[in-house]
Amino acid sequence: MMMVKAPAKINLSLDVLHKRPDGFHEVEMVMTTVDLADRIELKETKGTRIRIISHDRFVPSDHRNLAYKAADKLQRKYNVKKGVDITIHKQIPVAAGLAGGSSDAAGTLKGLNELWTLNLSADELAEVGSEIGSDVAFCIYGGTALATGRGEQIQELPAPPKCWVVLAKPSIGVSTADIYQNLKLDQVKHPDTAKMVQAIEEGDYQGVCENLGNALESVTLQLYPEVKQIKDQMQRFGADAVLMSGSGPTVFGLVQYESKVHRVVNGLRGFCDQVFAVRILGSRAPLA
Ligand SMILES: C[C@](O)(CO)[C@H](O)COP(=O)(O)OP(=O)(O)OC[C@H]1O[C@@H](n2ccc(N)nc2=O)[C@H](O)[C@@H]1O
Ligand SMILES: Nc1ncnc2c1ncn2[C@@H]1O[C@H](COP(=O)(O)OP(=O)(O)OP(=O)(O)O)[C@@H](O)[C@H]1O
Repeated sequence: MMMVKAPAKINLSLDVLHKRPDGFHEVEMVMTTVDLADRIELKETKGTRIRIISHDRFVPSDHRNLAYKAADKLQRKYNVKKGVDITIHKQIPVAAGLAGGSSDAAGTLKGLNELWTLNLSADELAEVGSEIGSDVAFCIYGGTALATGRGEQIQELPAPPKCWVVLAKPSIGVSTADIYQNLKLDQVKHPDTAKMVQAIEEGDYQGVCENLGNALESVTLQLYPEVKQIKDQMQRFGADAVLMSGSGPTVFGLVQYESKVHRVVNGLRGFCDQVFAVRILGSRAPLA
């Protein structure tokens, strides 16, 4: 038996450059993991069956689950004659812009690499992962990174300056494909990725706050006005800077001083479904 932690991510910046012939968009994203995590339990079984066990009604327990896809890919690619029961203890809100499913897939790949003694490197696991979803490669490494391509090309960055992150998720789920489909490339407000990278490299908290930006935000805000309300509310209650993560609808606020965190959290309760106060994990964790 084996336990793996699968942390959520936020996008400190997300730029969309153009649409590619394969239908995906070329992106430039600065991503970082936070200490809100799903727990994944992997139990080896006789036979070759892969089974997903989850008590969250929004999480599919069949081949649509990204953790299932991860196990299936690994089993086929490396001709593994073993089965596994995958129990997902869900903490990360689903369809939230926090890469919950992608992180479960990455955690499953890392865990099975051990359980099935495959001895694959992180780069090899990331390559398998990138066939499952654009965020899976990043989730293999965790920490902080600049992600390019369709999100699967990862360059490690140093840990951002320490701070609190307040996450607020309204009671709607958002489909990433929908948001990309509604994006009008000629109207995109591009964040300055280079400045965000520089702020992180210099440990400049103010610079990180000033350069938060997400090209998908205005699309989601237009479709779901409640996201804008949460942004305004978070700002009003004293977050240093506020942005939507990924394709949304989760909004995050950066807060430098612990003394201010409770005020922001309390200001949001009642306004939205789920509120969390977490820390940025900063650097990469070991493989498994
Ligand atoms: C919004 C982000 O979460 C930011 O981290 C990611 O870009 C999305 O990552 P993801 O959920 O792993 O996305 P995927 O499962 O790979 O793709 C879902 C859908 O989003 C669109 N998509 C995704 C990534 C990308 N670079 N361009 C796209 O156009 C495609 O329509 C795709 O069919
Ligand atoms: N292990 C999983 N956990 C949650 N959702 C999953 C999982 N596997 C598949 N899904 C499906 O994927 C959809 C998107 O869920 P997920 O939580 O990964 O979105 P997300 O946080 O927006 O991801 P991203 O930020 O990578 O776009 C869900 O609606 C669900 O049907």
